[in-house]
Amino acid sequence: MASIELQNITKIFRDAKRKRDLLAIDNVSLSVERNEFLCLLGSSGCGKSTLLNMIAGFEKPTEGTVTVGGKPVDGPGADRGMVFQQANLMPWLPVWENVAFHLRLKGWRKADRRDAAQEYIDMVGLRGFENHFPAELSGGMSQRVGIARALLLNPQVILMDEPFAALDAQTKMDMQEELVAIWQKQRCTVVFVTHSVDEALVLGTRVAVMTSRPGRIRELIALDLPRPRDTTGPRFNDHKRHILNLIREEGMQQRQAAVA
Ligand SMILES: Nc1ncnc2c1ncn2[C@@H]1O[C@H](COP(=O)(O)OP(=O)(O)OP(=O)(O)O)[C@@H](O)[C@H]1O
Repeated sequence: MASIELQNITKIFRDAKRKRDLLAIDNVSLSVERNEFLCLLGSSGCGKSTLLNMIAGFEKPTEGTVTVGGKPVDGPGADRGMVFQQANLMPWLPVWENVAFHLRLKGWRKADRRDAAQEYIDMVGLRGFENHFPAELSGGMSQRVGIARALLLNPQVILMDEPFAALDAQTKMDMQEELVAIWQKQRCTVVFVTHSVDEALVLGTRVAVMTSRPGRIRELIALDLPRPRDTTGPRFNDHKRHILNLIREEGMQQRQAAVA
């Protein structure tokens, strides 16, 4: 059974101010297998976050169905962990309390929350920073806390919306490497939104290249590249050239549609 199944998903937003409807996603169907690392790639505004938010249960499709582990999604759930572009940490809580926040909501005792948090703090490389507060962390460290928090409930699926977009190049590379190691260890399914071709090629088992708005899947590309990915190798660059051409074509079509 597929881990995530999107069937004929359409999403229309009502633009109340301009009194018109906006077709954000147009009839997307997609199956994500268990343990896959799917990257959703496309230009700004093509509907990547909207698609991810519908899997997360934050948004409802106008038409179509989303199922995760065979169950229809009708809201957020503990089977799906979410990591955002900004870690959105609670500034008054130390690292370990931020990581274990969901357990606090579930009424776990402090000592049990502290124990449960440690495994994930270690996994994301933050041992020694358990009692630091968010204001004392770098951007990369904050994102590590966000990832540990998403992993804590041991979800089947991790949904990531450009989690490394705000990081410098070196930190981004380190975090990508760590994320792949965590995904290999946890054996979960990851859906990762990015607008970076390189990032998609470094991380994914498959890349779904989206069209410009309205968002559709332009092409699904399986990446049969060994890990760690050699970003200078010929096969990596063949994929890169192909995807860049798709994106260029999309941009041209969008510009032509705008003038017509
Ligand atoms: N809540 C909303 N209400 C109205 N329109 C929305 C809403 N959310 C998204 N949209 C519109 O839907 C389209 C897709 O937005 P979305 O954020 O999914 O794109 P994206 O590909 O994630 O973009 P980016 O890479 O810039 O984050 C955009 O035109 C956006 O303006």
